Amino acid sequence: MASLSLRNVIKRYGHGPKANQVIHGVSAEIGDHEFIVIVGPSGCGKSTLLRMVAGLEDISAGDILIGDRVVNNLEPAERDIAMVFQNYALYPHMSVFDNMAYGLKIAKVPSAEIKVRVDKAARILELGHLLDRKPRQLSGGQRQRVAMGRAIVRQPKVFLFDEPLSNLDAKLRAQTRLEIQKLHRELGITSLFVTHDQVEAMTLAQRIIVMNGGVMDQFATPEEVYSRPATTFVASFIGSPPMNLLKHAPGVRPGTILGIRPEHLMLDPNGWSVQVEQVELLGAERLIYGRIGEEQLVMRVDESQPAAVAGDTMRIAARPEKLHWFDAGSGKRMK
Ligand SMILES: Nc1ncnc2c1ncn2[C@@H]1O[C@H](COP(=O)(O)OP(=O)(O)OP(=O)(O)O)[C@@H](O)[C@H]1O
Repeated sequence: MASLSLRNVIKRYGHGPKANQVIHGVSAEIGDHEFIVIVGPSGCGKSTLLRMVAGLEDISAGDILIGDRVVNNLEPAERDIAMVFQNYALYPHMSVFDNMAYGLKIAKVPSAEIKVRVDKAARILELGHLLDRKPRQLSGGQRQRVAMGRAIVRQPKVFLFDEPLSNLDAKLRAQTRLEIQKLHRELGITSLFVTHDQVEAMTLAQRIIVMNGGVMDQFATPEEVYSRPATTFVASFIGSPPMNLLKHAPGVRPGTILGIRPEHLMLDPNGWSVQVEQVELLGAERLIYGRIGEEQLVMRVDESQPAAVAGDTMRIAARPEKLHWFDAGSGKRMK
């Protein structure tokens, strides 16, 4: 196992004046055994970053190290990594056992050793009873476990996951998330996991890298990303519904943005006057959408709060210890 270092990594597609830079100098030190999730919207550069670590894309500038070895110019097969893809990429004509064993056979690992490794992976992933089946005889979740098994048997130093859960339905996604966590607890392999799903990021990661247009906006624990977002982008990307970002509400100085999470607003007779526009019932909670002047905002309340309906006027305030202030020009957190 190993640490993973990204040092001022840059990626450009194309050359000369037409070159398109898509990763703008990303640096991150990832410890041995850590589980890191890279999250961000479509096109922010997540897959490019992962593919550079895997060796499937050249690095335009900067360094990538696995352990203390610079891997910039190493072939994927020389990097001691294993990658799990979104589409599983299993061989349809091979059994589960052979799919898991294939990479080891190619690497000329002795067959007795292959059997030990595949059996161990199958036990961890609860695939033992399925080893003779073909991929078409498996459910989507089982296929994804075979894809993970194939990665495990290689005993890589680093695991790379490229949106591995996005083809699964919601229930299976939640279940597979738990399995990945269990796998990480048992094996402790340094992992880099790409997703556009903030829930996946928050639940799986020990630390999260939030990407925004090829720039790393924040690299921190899920708690910190949520409670101290580094930029307005992070504030609005993580959390559902997203943080309210107010420029024109009373008390907000020009040039600044006030951030308040929906759950940190409460009724207060001395607070802002809000026109209620819509109310959504979510079981135990309600979302109240309203307006202060030109600004839209959303408040999350529980059953203990009085009901509101569209057309009401409410007075609300934010919990003072839960305010976030950002610079309106740069979008960066001020305190
Ligand atoms: N081969 C390529 N040539 C030119 N530009 C590319 C190439 N591959 C990706 N890009 C561009 O690089 C940027 C980052 O793409 P990337 O696939 O890394 O984003 P992503 O965050 O993984 O998005 P998604 O979630 O949609 O997969 C995008 O603007 C994309 O258009």
